[in-house]
Amino acid sequence: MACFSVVCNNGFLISQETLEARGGKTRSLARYRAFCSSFQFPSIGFYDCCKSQPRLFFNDKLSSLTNGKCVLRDYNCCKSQRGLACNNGIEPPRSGNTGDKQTYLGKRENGYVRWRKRFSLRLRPRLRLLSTRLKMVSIRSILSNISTFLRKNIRRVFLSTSISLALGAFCLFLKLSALPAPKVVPYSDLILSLQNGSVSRVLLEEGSRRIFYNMNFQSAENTETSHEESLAINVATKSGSDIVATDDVLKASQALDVSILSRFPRTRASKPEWQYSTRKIDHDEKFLLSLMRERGITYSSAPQSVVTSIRGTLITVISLWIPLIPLMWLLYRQLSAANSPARKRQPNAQMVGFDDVEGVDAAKVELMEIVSCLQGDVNYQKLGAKLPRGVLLVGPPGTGKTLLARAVAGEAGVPFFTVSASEFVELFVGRGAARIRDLFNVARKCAPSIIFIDELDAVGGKRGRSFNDERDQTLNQLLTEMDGFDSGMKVVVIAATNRPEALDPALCRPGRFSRKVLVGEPDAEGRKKILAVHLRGVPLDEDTHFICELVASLTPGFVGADLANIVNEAALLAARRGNEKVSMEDIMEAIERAKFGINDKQLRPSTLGKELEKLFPWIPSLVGRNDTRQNGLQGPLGYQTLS
Ligand SMILES: Nc1ncnc2c1ncn2[C@@H]1O[C@H](COP(=O)(O)OP(=O)(O)OP(=O)(O)O)[C@@H](O)[C@H]1O
Repeated sequence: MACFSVVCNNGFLISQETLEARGGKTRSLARYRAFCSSFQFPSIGFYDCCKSQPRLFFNDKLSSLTNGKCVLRDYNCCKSQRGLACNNGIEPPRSGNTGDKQTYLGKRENGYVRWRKRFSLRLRPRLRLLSTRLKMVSIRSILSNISTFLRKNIRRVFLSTSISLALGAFCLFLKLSALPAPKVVPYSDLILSLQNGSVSRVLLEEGSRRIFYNMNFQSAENTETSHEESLAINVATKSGSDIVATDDVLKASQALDVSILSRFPRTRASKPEWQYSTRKIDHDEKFLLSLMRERGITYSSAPQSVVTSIRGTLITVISLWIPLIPLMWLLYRQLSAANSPARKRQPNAQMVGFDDVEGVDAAKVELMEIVSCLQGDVNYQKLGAKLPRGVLLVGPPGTGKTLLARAVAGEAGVPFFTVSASEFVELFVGRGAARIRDLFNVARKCAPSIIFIDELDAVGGKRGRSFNDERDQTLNQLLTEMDGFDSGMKVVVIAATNRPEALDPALCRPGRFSRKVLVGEPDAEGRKKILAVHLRGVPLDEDTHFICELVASLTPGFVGADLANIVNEAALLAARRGNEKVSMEDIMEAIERAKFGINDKQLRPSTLGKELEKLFPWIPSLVGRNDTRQNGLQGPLGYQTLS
């Protein structure tokens, strides 16, 4: 008897197993494989440590043993031949319940060592795992992934790269064009400095309120001191003293607010052309000019430098565009969605055929004729006939109009473009018309082809009834496109609507939707056939024919969608009860639900029961049998609703 352990290559013990024979080992390995794959260890290897050559049992996808993620190891063997196992690159299992030597030693370890073992970061196995993963990564696959991504998203990549480049260039320009800025000071400082006569030059910028000025002193050290001095002088002057003594100056400078002083530059790493700048006060120009003239200060005016004005313009433009970007994005999405051509359905993708549509035989015949014409089976041109340009399927909801159109596409084997008319209703005037144009252009290119417009009344309503100009334009475009086919063009437009009376008369005139096909409610025979279609893949307790007949007789006025829903509901109820097959009880309950809703319990026994009683004489006995139930929730057949 040998004991085997499964050890992942990160050193964790997954499980261990006692195996009796080689056959048992194989079974166990299969289990391990499932176990490992559930832990996302896709491959498992088997080492027989007693042999010099490790033996690999599977995995099919495992190319080499060294890439194996998990190793099944002969535990007993490892215990006795630890050295050999380690030479083979196999780590001993970490678990304590294996009873191996390590665990035994572990019991004798002091608390600190045990604590360290438990809370250690297990760096070694992690690093090993990382290196294994890195080995699996190949540069070629990364490059091919990148190239595939680039090929698929070339437009997006180009757009984002150009935006990033533009932003980068803009930032670089800002950086390069940034001049050493002058110190911004209050206007009063300028006046004080002018009164002291410490200002050497003044520049008034044209077209703005900015004033630049330089002080008399040149050296960096002097700048601060002189300014403090000048301010101190002013303070002293303000206090009424005419003699400016050094002591006064010092006192005054101490009295000066530190914050005022801190406004002035302490260092002059990069010397700006103008030391100070301030903003002009309105209606004070006269005073300023007279002061400067009085003190004999050089002053001039100059326009803004070109770089500064470009910089300013760029900053303004970008800051204006930033809030507009989301709006532009929305607009772009709208326009691009509007430009996308209708979904083109390949004939093979249509799994619906005329066999799947029942109970609407007249409509089927009409449409089958068109399919034959499109396929060229009927030579209608020989007699000078033209292919109808449009077929309008009219009928109550759920009678199978859409299904019929899909069947036409499936049978005709020509490109099929399906679109819902509401997709043409656009926010922007003219977009709906453009979409119609695109759709018909694509269909013409793929001729012979079929266009199916579902819920035509969404755009085909009578014109001039509302102020919706966009909808009228869309309809006009549809009318024009339908006129625009030349007689030889094999493009057929099939449309479906529940409200033919709401359509614009121009749409229904001959030459457009000249053929109107009524897809009405199916009769009992039709319902039976529809049920047979939907019960095709459903396992039933009873005979299908019998069920179809029974359900068809119980569901007058039901359309195809209702019948499909009954079958589906019955299957769901059977699944809820845990049954393997759908029973008559499930079907009856599904009919009840369809007729009266899930919570309408009072109506059921009186109405449906009576109907059943009339149709099938043996049913009352069932009702009687189940009437013994006290809860009052039973159906006519005695089944209980699950609601
Ligand atoms: N004649 C039919 N034969 C088989 N199944 C049908 C039939 N009529 C309807 N069904 C079932 O009902 C579902 C809905 O039908 P469909 O969408 O074609 O109805 P519709 O007439 O286009 O309804 P609406 O006018 O509301 O769009 C179909 O997917 C199909 O499962």
